[in-house]
Amino acid sequence: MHRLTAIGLMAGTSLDGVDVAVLRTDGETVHKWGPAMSFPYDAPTRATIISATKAALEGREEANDIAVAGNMVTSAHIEAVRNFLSETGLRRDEIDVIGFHGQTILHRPPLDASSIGRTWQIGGGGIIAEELGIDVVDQFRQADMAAGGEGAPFAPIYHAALVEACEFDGAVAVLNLGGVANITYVPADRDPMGLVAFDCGPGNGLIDEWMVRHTGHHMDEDGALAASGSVDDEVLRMMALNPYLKRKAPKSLDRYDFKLKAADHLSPPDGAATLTAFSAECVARSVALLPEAPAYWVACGGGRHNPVLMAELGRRLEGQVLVAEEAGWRGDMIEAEAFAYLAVRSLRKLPLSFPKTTRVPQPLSGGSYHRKPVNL
Ligand SMILES: Nc1ncnc2c1ncn2[C@@H]1O[C@H](COP(=O)(O)OP(=O)(O)OP(=O)(O)O)[C@@H](O)[C@H]1O
Ligand SMILES: CC(=O)N[C@H]1[C@@H]2OC[C@@H](O2)[C@@H](O)[C@@H]1O[C@H](C)C(=O)O
Repeated sequence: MHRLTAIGLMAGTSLDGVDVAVLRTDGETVHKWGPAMSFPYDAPTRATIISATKAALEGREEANDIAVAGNMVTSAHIEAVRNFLSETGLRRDEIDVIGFHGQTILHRPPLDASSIGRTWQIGGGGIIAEELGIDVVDQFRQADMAAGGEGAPFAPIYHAALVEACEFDGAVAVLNLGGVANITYVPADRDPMGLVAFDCGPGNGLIDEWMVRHTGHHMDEDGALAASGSVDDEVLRMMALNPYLKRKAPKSLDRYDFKLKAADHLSPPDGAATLTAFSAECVARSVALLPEAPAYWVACGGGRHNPVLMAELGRRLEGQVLVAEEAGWRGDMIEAEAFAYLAVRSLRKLPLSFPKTTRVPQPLSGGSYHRKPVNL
C-alpha cells in the first residue's frame, strides 16, 4: 500500500500552542515516526482565543474576536510548520499532506439520538495549503457530527495503531490527560469495531482554572500545590454527583462543561488537591462503562507530568498504570501524530470514527481536502 509522509498539527483545549509531528504511514500501519516539536502560542493569540471561546459559548457567533482568533490560529500554524521545516531540515516537497485539527472553540454534542450537535474548530486549512504549498486535510469532526455522532474523540483509531505496534497482552486503555480527559479502550483482540472511547471528565482543565484564579500561574507544575493540600472528601463527593459521569458512552465534553463552584470555598492547596483527585475519580468511574477492566493503562497528555494526579490514578485503577514513554510513545505528541495518521486515512477514505467511539451509525470517513496551488 502507498505510504505517505504526513504532518499532524494539533492545538489542544489547554491553549498552550501548536504541536507538530511527522509520520510515515499508509493510514493503517505506522512505518516511521518522524520528528515532532511544540510551538507555544504567543500571549495575544491565547487571549484572543479565550475571548473567541467566550463569545462562542455565549452564542455571539458574529463576534469580531472569533474572526480575528481564526486568523491568528491560521498564522500560528503556518509559522509553526515553517519553523518546524527549517529546524528539522525537512523540505516542503517531502511532505505529502498536513492533517490540521484547528482550534476548538465550542463543542456541543447532540442532545439525543434525533438531534445533530455542533463542533467548531477555527483556522483555515485552505489558507494553510495555499501559504505552505502542501495539501491539507481539516474539519475531521464534521461528517461524524452530521451523521449523528459526538464528533469526538477522534484519536482512538490512532491509539489502536499504537497499541497494535506494542506487545501488550490483553485489553489496553489509552488515557489522554489534556484539558479534557479521554479514554480509548482497545480490546484484547484489537478489532476496531470493539474500540470504546469517550471523554471521561476534566483532565487538567479545572486544575488549570483553579491555578489561574488563585496563583496567576496557568498550571500546577509537578502537582506542587496539590501536594501541599488535602483532599476534601465532601467536595469530592458532591462533584462526583455530576450526571455526566453516569451517562453511557459514547459521550464527549466541551472544555468548559465542568465547573469549579463546589470547590469555591476551599483554600488554594486543598482546592488543588481536591480537583486533582476529582480528575482521577472521573477516570476511575469510567471503568464501569467499559466492557471489562483494562489490564494496562497508558497515560499520555500533559497530566502525566503531574505526580499527584498519577498517584491518585494509581490508587484508584486496577491493572498496570504506565506513562506513554514506558510504552515507547511520545506522550506529548500523540494527538499531533493522530491527526497526521487521520489525514492519510481521510485521503484513503478509511473510517475515522466508529459506532462505539462517537456513536456514529457505521464506521465513517471524513475530513475536507484542500489542494496546494498548482504552480508552486
Ligand atoms: N509538569 C507538569 N505538571 C503538572 N501539570 C502539567 C505539567 N505539564 C503539563 N501539565 C498539564 O497538562 C496541560 C496540557 O496538557 P495537553 O497539552 O495534553 O493538553 P491539550 O492537548 O491542550 O488538551 P486536550 O487534549 O484536551 O485537547 C497543562 O495545561 C497542565 O495542566
Ligand atoms: C472537540 C475537541 O476538540 N475535543 C478534544 C478535547 O481534548 C481531549 C478531548 O476533548 C477529545 O474529545 C478531543 O481531542 C482529541 C484529540 C480527540 O479527538 O481524540
